[in-house]
Amino acid sequence: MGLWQVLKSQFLCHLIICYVFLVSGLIINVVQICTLPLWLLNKQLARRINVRLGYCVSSQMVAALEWWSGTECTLYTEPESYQLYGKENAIVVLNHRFELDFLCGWTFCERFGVLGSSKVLAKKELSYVPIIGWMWYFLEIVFCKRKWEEDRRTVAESLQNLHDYPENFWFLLFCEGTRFTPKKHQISMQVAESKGLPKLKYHLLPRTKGFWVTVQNLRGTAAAVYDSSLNFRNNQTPTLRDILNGKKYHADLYVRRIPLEAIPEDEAECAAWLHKLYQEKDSFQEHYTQTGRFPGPIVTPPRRPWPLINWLFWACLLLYPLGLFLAQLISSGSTLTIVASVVLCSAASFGVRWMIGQTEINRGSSYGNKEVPLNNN
Ligand SMILES: CC/C=C\C/C=C\C/C=C\C/C=C\C/C=C\C/C=C\CCC(=O)SCCNC(=O)CCNC(=O)[C@H](O)C(C)(C)COP(=O)(O)OP(=O)(O)OC[C@H]1O[C@@H](n2cnc3c(N)ncnc32)[C@H](O)[C@@H]1OP(=O)(O)O
Ligand SMILES: CCCCCCCCCCCCCCCC(=O)OC[C@@H](O)COP(=O)(O)O
Repeated sequence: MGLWQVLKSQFLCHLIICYVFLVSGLIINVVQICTLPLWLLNKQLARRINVRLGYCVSSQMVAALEWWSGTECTLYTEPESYQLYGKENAIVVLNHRFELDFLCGWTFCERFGVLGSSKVLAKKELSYVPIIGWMWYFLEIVFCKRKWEEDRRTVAESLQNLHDYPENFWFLLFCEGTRFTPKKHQISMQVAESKGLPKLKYHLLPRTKGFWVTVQNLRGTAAAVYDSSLNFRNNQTPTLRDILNGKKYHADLYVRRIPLEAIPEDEAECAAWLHKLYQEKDSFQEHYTQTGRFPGPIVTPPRRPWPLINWLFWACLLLYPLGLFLAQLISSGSTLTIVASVVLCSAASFGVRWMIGQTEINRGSSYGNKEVPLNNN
């Protein structure tokens, strides 16, 4: 292990990265609150400002992946589709198997210039996560409770609001609704069997209602569905902690562009279309397992310097006052101030650990974990 690699695994480095993320994120949350009056005066300007503020936060995590861990991301797609990425609104359908799938998604958003404006159908619980969840309110992220009776109206309304969004965006849908675990897979395959659908080896059975409501409400706004399949080389399953430790991985993403007009409008037909798509996605994963690559040509966009520049900017801005504060703290010798600072740091460290925990599959929700009474209709 080289010196640089040893340095990357040091707790002090993680402390600095997390401190910069935490403090800059909270500053950005406050600035976002300050944009509230602007929403009434000039909504489009407020949206554009929030896109840039959001970029300052999410690109720090992209910088950790691309520049700190040095993880490489390869894109398999047709060159004629590639030309359109970042230049149109799109619905992205991505497999939900890895703790870092959202971060790899963000990396591609960054490279195609849509990171600040990227959207997702996210579970409501994520809206309470400090910094990221709070930031998402201002980015018009669509939240769902994963209870269709409640979601059908709120999700449709939130999607309708995106009709006049002033910047190109990608709307991410994890149709499986939760991350893959062997137990969730076994239960969802029982559901598949009861519905007379073929079994999937690498995916949970997709939930079709969110996809249908998204496609219907974004017709005329989004041009296409980007069917995306992610995998990591050598069967690796990286975690956010691995990325903080500077471990390098190699992600492969296969993207097919499907024009929105190709997707049926009728709910039942749309559901059948999505099930067929997931059967195809399963075959792409099988191909990857057999050959170590996805089908199609490789056209990888290079990483850009902006996430690193953004991180360096915040680091310079925030590390200097921290240094001054620590020097004063030590020279003051006040036990009370020192104890208060240690308590504050411990609370911050606990907070970051809890946030990282949100990405961990073994701390995931029980959604899709319960046996459902099956009636074969
Ligand atoms: C060029 C580069 C291209 C791409 C780059 C890639 C990506 C970049 C793009 C953007 C990035 C943007 C942001 C990323 C950042 C962060 C994101 C992080 C995470 C957020 C993700 C989440 O939170 S995922 C969880 C929330 N989302 C979802 O759940 C979406 C999917 N769910 C649905 O659509 C649901 O239908 C619903 C939520 C709308 C409603 O759920 P509910 O459970 O109430 O109802 P359902 O109707 O779905 O359930 C009943 C039906 O399901 C059947 N059933 C029952 N049990 C199961 C089971 N175990 N498995 C499957 N199906 C089951 C049941 O029989 C019912 O069937 P029906 O026939 O009656 O429908
Ligand atoms: C610069 C790095 C500093 C590190 C600070 C930590 C930041 C933590 C950011 C938390 C972002 C949370 C995104 C989690 C995305 C996710 O993967 O959610 C899971 C859901 O889809 C499904 O949940 P489940 O049903 O539980 O599988």
